[in-house]
Amino acid sequence: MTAGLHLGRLLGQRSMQLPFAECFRTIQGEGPATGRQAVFVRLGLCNLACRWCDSAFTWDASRFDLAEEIPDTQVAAIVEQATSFGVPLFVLTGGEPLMHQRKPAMDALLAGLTAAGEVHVETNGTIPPSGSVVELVAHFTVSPKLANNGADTAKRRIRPKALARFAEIAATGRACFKFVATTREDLDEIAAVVDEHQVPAGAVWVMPEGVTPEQVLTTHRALVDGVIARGWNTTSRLHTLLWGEERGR
Ligand SMILES: Nc1nc2[nH]cc(C(=O)O)c2c(=O)[nH]1
Ligand code: SF4
Ligand SMILES: [Mg+2]
Repeated sequence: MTAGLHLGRLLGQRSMQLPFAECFRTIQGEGPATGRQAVFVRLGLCNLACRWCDSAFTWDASRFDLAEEIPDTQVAAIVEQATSFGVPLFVLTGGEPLMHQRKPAMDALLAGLTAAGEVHVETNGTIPPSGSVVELVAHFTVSPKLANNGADTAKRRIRPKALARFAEIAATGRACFKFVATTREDLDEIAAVVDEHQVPAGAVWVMPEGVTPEQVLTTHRALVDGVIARGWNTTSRLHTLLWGEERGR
């Protein structure tokens, strides 16, 4: 059997499926890669339940029909869709994409995408990345959730082992820490997390919370001086400024 045939058969197996929400071409709206052309690949399920989550359709079974929102989908079909745009940057997001990292389907997805470009992962920082994920992923955007998540206990949101691992990766330049802040008090909470887990200041990115351009800008203006004073970085949420809550953007 040729390698191609073998791979084809493997990719056709049911175990080669992932809960898949959507794939779209846009520009990265947050963090250090803001403004870059990217293809977003959004997987289903999350281990947190942020009250302001803008992609609750990927995990909230009480409000959405998950069988419809995140159908189990062959990895080969996801890779085909994602690579069809010809854009060499893939942002794997969710939900919490690392919930799937122990599945062979995840390795297959990362292998398929890295063959066509760079892969970035957006994660909530609660799950330490596996060796093969660290090998295949070019950049992690780690977004630990603060008390403003409004739903999960600190113990669920802040996982010291996972954060320590991501802080190590950040020290090599392959991860940044992105925090969504609502108030100036949130900046003190961010400072505590960052100090405790030894995240380099240069790897910290703060973004204003908000689902409308007006909210994003008002919150950003209230936060920006505190961000500068602490030596951190900041971006707006470009996709919210441009498209509000529109899906697939
Ligand atoms: N344009 C755009 N940029 C983003 N950065 C992070 C996103 C996310 O939902 O994880 C996102 C998103 O949904 N759209
Ligand atoms: S961790 Fe991310 S995907 Fe999960 S509920 Fe919070 S904002 Fe939504
Ligand atoms: Mg989003």
